[in-house]
Amino acid sequence: MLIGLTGGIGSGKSTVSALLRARGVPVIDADEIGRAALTAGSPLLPEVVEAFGSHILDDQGQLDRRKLRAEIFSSPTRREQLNRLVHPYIARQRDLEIDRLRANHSVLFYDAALLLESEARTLMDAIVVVACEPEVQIRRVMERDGISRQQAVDAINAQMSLEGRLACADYVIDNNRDDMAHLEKQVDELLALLTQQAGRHTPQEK
Ligand SMILES: CC(C)(COP(=O)(O)OP(=O)(O)OC[C@H]1O[C@@H](n2cnc3c(N)ncnc32)[C@H](O)[C@@H]1O)[C@@H](O)C(=O)NCCC(=O)NCCS
Ligand SMILES: Nc1ncnc2c1ncn2[C@@H]1O[C@H](COP(=O)(O)OP(=O)(O)OP(=O)(O)O)[C@@H](O)[C@H]1O
Repeated sequence: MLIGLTGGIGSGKSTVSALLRARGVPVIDADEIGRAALTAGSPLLPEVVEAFGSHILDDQGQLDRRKLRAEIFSSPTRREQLNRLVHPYIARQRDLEIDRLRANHSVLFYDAALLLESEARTLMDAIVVVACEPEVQIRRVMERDGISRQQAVDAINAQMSLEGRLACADYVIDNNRDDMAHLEKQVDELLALLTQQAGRHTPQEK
């Protein structure tokens, strides 16, 4: 089973992914693939620099991720421009990783904030939404990334609403509380259900 894991920025997808991985369940991460796509030396970086300008590079020629992030969250046109350049690469890598992992795992996850807005949605056997109220997202993203409230709000507004996501969910993980034990319990319950559905046991942590 290929399970889509999604949720708004700062909702806790990576935190849930870490809990899944600690339980031996593989997670393909769209953000990780996106980061690899724009490292110095990658063929995509020059295309992004051509589209956005060399001011998005730092003194060492690396992508200044904070700068590019500020640009795409304050301009839908800029965001679509970046998506057009990077999303085909993410999709190709995702499909390669799915093929590689499927051979040995009965349950695997694909973690992507934009899952429900993309074609990837049709590949998933089920959708898990990490649900978090916007105020909690804003607080967590401001703390994690050291950005202003307005930047956090802009990022949330660039994505599907919580209501929109919940309407697509087969399973919801509530991550409004700052309570890791509560989150772990939900992850364990989800895995028990999926393992049962897959008809086989997931690999145990080594
Ligand atoms: C703009 C970039 C350089 C900012 O990098 P940064 O290290 O600050 O953030 P990171 O990549 O960890 O993303 C953090 C979160 O921002 C949100 N986000 C990122 N890109 C987008 C986007 N194009 N549209 C909406 N939300 C986005 C997601 O919730 C994501 O989980 C980077 O996010 C990027 O290259 N984005 C384009 C690729 C993409 O769409 N990635 C998300 C795949 S789901
Ligand atoms: N249950 C929780 N209790 C306390 N802190 C949490 C909890 N869940 C997440 N956090 C914290 O909130 C922040 C956002 O979580 P995380 O990075 O997992 O979100 P995300 O959905 O992966 O974000 P993004 O869309 O930006 O990739 C992190 O600093 C994380 O440590």
